[in-house]
Amino acid sequence: MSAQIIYGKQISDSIREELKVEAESLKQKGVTPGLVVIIVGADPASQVYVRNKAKACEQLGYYSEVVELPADTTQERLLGLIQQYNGNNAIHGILVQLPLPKHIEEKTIIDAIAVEKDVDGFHPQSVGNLMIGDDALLPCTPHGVIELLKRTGNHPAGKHAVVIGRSNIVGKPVAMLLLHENATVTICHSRTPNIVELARQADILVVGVGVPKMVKQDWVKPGAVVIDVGINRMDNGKLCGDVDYDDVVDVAGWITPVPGGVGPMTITMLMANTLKSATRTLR
Ligand SMILES: Nc1nc(=O)c2c([nH]1)NC[C@@H]1CN(c3ccc(C(=O)N[C@@H](CCC(=O)O)C(=O)O)cc3)C=[N+]21
Repeated sequence: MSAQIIYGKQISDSIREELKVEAESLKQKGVTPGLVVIIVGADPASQVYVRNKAKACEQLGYYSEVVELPADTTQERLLGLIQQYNGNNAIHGILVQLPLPKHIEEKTIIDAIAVEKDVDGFHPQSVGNLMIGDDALLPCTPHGVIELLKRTGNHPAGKHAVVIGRSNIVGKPVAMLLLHENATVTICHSRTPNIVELARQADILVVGVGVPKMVKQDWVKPGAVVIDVGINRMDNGKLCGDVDYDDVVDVAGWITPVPGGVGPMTITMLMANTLKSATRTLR
């Protein structure tokens, strides 16, 4: 028996169709969703992501701007630009591509983004809203994970979800969203002694650690849903996840591939947040 594959790309495409329709009706009301993506320095991987985000905007009929700044841009200059976009009514989402060059303090930059335009969901107030369960702009990758589960009929309610990894952008928020969906949640990390044993108890296993192919067959309960958030570039240039796909595919009930799993959902949830932010300006 082999796992059912969760085709994130397909699910992502169908969500984009929905968003396109909603964006169209918002435009009829006089508001065109607008996103600005700001990138500092010329990291080739980052440039690919930024281009994909701009492409998604174009596909959905959004307005978008891409600002490419040199690597030696000062923090003051970047802060000034964010202030400018905070006050720009054509822009409903501001994304500053991370990581930033070392001389710029990430926290200072994220804090400067207007909460209502924080489409990454990284601002401390967005994080607080998520924790409380208020209607927040949700962080894109964790939100994408929840959508993948729901849209494949794998509703988290009543399930034991085990999250491996505790980062601010994946592990912690995805655990909180799973909790809001009424899962029982266990968070494991590098200092968890019995990590394999805990992983094997999961009905839903979400992995985001940045260690290529860490999760093997013996980590997975037969029939479990395995969501791989890892995107690691190998020496041969190929992408691979934090889950050893070929090893786990025979035991899992469901599994996300890398690429084509969680990745495309991240950009789609960014589009959803931008639309949500734009819609809120009507009220
Ligand atoms: N402020 C900020 N927000 C981000 O959301 C953010 C960021 N900074 N910095 C970089 C990471 C990375 N990221 C990805 C988005 C989509 C794919 C994606 O679509 N991946 C495809 C493959 C793409 C390829 O072939 O390279 C897939 O997994 O199928 C990957 C990675 C967003 N990030």
